[in-house]
Amino acid sequence: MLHTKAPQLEEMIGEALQKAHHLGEPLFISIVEHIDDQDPYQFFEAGLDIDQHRSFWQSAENDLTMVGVGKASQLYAKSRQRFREVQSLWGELQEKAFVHDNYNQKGTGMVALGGFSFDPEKQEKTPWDNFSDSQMTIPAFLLTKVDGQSYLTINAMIFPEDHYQQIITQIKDHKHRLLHQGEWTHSLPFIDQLYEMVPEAWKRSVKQATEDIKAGLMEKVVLAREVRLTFKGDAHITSVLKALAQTQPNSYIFCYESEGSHFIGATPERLAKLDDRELVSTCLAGTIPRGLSEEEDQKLGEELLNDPKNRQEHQFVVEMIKEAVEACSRKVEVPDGPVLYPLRNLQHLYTPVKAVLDEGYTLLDVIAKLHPTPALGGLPQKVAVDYIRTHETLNRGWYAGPIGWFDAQDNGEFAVAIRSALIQKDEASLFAGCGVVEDSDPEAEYEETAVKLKPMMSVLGGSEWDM
Ligand SMILES: C=C(O[C@@H]1C=C(C(=O)O)C=C[C@H]1O)C(=O)O
Ligand SMILES: [Mg+2]
Repeated sequence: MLHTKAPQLEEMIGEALQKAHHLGEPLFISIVEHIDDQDPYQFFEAGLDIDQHRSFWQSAENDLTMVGVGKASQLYAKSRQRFREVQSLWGELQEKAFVHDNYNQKGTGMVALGGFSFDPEKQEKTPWDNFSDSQMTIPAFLLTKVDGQSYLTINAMIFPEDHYQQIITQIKDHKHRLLHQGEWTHSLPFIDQLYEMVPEAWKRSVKQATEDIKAGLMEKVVLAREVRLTFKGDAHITSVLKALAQTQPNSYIFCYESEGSHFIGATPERLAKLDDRELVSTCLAGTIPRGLSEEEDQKLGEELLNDPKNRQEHQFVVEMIKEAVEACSRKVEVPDGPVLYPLRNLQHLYTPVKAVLDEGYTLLDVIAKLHPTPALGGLPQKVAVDYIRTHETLNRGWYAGPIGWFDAQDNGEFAVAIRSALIQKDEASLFAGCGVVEDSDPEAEYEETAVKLKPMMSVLGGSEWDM
């Protein structure tokens, strides 16, 4: 990768075109600009006119928001080694990249946003046909809000046969529209029909899993269920996204659009974050609702902290993540016991795992080691994932898979895509799962998943639906 000093868009494209001609192959350019404060939702909305391929990411700490529009390049991988394959494609792309960046802010420049399916071995694709098993996009336009400042990155693949004036005109036109258009009227969808997918059969499958656990097949398995909605008219994604961000603090807000399908959610669960070689992963498992009064809330929190079934669910996750992180890092710190992680509708048991990643490992190496943790798969990992593949009737697709971003300095973050929905025009599928252990009670697990569906339900017009 070559870093250049302060050229204009025209100069950079001119130079890249010349080089591309000379080499007879395409070159990638990335230009970062500091811009006036920009509203991320307006940018997202304006992007709709330019390409039906947008992405949105906001960190749970709310210190980084990124909105991507279009695709300058994409990284796809299908093999069993999909994380490694994506990493090597990323390396290849960087080799042909010219970057102009005077700011060096995180989440700017060459950044890839996207995700991975839960289980690439699952044969069925519907309703996830527009989402491949590994799909990271380097947006053509990327708005980054970090430390109270806004940056715009323009990325483009320049081909030898490209026409200089045409590229410049198009980039300038898109940039202008992205920064100056995008007004919209806030409106959340109205539900027409709600179908809870086979709730009684799902409860029986939880019961069966507890029996299989008692028989020694495995120690924990996470089983998910689905709720389908139809709306009166197409859902307005920008409104849904904004409402999620406003109602779900302490959560990552994400949306990944592919060919007009949207995978959207507000997840509290970090899988791994890498910042200057400092690695943080999170164990999040064990659940109880929030109380209506402060007193009830504290009481429920105490109950969760002291409940053996929930502690066991949690402990499996801690042990697995600790082991996986220890295999590639040093200075691993894991607190002795969990604390509470409060969300709007429920509270979880939470244990952070901190470490310094050893040289030679990348963020994607860590993701490959962790995914799926026993918070989403189970224990032992392979047995649980096979069990899910054969017993779950829904198709998880990207639900419960890693979703996030990385940059050219190997900083980045992935969350686990739960509390999420796949929205296609006037239809949506919502997903929620729960950790089944020996002592799980099907009815209680059903209730737990109902609370986990609430964050998405409430922004999809379903706040009055009591499930
Ligand atoms: C699987 C989900 O959540 C996971 C299961 C939890 C549990 O069973 O206690 C808690 C947090 C998540 O790790 C989901 O929300 O769909
Ligand atoms: Mg649970």
